[in-house]
Amino acid sequence: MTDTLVFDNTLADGETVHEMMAHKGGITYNDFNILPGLINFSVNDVDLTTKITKDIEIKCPLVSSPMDTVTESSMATVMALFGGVGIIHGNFPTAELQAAEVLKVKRFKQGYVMQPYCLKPDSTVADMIEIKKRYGYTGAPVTETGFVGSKLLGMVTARDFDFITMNSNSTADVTMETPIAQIMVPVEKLTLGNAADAPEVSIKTLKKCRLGKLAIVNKKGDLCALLCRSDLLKTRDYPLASHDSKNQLLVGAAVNTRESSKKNVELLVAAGVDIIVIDSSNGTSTYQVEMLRWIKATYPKIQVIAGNVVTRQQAKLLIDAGADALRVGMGSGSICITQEIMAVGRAQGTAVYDVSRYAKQFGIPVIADGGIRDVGYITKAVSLGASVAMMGGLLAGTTEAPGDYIWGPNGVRVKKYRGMGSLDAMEAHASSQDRYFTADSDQIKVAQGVTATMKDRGSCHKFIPYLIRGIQHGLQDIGAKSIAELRQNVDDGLIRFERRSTNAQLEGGVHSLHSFEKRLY
Ligand SMILES: NC(=O)C1=CN([C@@H]2O[C@H](COP(=O)(O)OP(=O)(O)OC[C@H]3O[C@@H](n4cnc5c(N)ncnc54)[C@H](O)[C@@H]3O)[C@@H](O)[C@H]2O)C=CC1
Ligand SMILES: O=c1[nH]c(=O)c2[nH+]cn([C@@H]3O[C@H](COP(=O)(O)O)[C@@H](O)[C@H]3O)c2[nH]1
Ligand SMILES: [K+]
Repeated sequence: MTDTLVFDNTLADGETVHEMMAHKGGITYNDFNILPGLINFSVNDVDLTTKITKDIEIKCPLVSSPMDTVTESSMATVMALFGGVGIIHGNFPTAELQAAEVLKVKRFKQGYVMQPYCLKPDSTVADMIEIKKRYGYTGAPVTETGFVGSKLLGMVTARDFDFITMNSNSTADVTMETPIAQIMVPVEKLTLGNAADAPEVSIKTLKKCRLGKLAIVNKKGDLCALLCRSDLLKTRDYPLASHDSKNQLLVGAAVNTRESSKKNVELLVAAGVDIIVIDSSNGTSTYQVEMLRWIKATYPKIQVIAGNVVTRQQAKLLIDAGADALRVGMGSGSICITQEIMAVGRAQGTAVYDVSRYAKQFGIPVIADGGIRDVGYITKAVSLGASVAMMGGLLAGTTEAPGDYIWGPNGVRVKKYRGMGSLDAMEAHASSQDRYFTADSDQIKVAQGVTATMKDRGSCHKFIPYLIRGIQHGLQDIGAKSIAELRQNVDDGLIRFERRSTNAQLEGGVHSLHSFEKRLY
């Protein structure tokens, strides 16, 4: 491509971001367009490296929200594999369970299943068939308790039961009711992997012995993990993956501002968490500032994202108190009713712009949280100064989001998605109730979110690469080769913006069609 082409800047249409934001009244992502730039590089060359906190750089500007229908270990793992970060939610029955999710991400090794579905000796063939039907696994380890972490007794694989018909009147020796203990291959006859060995050693054993699955046990004979041939065959490289200094995946977790959260922080740090998010709709409270100062004083190496904030005054308070990043957004989320119920909040475009501009002077990155409806919204958030975008709803219908799919109306497969301030989420666990219904509160609940469903979006293994590619195309259209360049040129007024009227918004969407299908990736 020729790089001698240049734009004549005396003809620049639209306005600078600063001019656009100087108009009175808050603006949202939907209120503006970015004007096209000059394409003189390939989409492959667009570099999305950015910062999520002061000290942590990642390769793509994507973060999953700490919500109990969005981020547990599966989501956090896939986010990190593709160069983003997942923030494990804080709505678990106990602090130990939250820390266990962090540990699963930290222990992730390609091909290894750290939490395999297990059976007990008295589970039946029908139970195994159910696992196969539900999750597609053709075999399972048998342990004393039926969970990983207890003594391995054997393995059952499809070969042990595949001749059984679904008819329990079968005259065969083995029926649906036969206990697994009778048909499993007992542990004495199994080739096992050793938990103390490096992954390469176990992979070699699996290949050499031509096994479908290799159970990994510790010195005591307890099951620690399962190495699966099919996963290894699928193994691909993740060149953008977010890693810590020990080459483990990066992961974050959220805590609230109650005294009891200090125990969560302690356990999360012990599990290896890299980032703590202090989760609140209004981050400027004495509770948050105290929590922030305590975490930074007790664990200086842990990066803390404080928030949420939407104004510069709020930003200053938390930056002064030691925040390593700010989470921006109040009421902009898809499930949020904060602006309606509390009458408080701010249009997200303006909030991101104002806070980012202020925080930039101190090298503090901004996480644009809420209202990311599609990939273009991520590009807009970053153009307004955010370093990364945090998504709840956009990721909620994916395979990696917690919860099972259900069939919604009209035969559409959906997953539940709910606000963390919804009654549903508040009532989920004693720990979350403690947040709302303490002795000093009046026991009257005021929900700030709704419960919803999200359409099946398939696996993040397909969806995240689509988002990354979409952002790269966006930056290419804007004429910026990297996020760094985008932000510099926006700041310098070289990248131009234009507000759009309600009619322009309609024109910019799909219109005038009899019907249409929206297939995106
Ligand atoms: N970003 C957004 O627009 C919004 C997000 N949310 C989400 O919903 C969830 C709940 O948010 P919030 O209601 O803001 O939670 P919160 O935990 O900050 O506040 C809940 C209530 O507890 C009080 N509180 C907090 N710490 C306390 C302490 N140490 N001692 C005494 N009282 C204390 C607060 O003042 C408030 O009345 C979070 O996950 C949040 O991210 C909720 C609303 C809006
Ligand atoms: O007003 C609210 N009530 C709630 O119950 C609630 N739960 C989550 N959040 C916030 O919404 C963000 C996710 O928004 P999206 O679905 O638009 O990505 C999240 O990242 C949160 O900031 C809430 N806001
Ligand atoms: K909203």
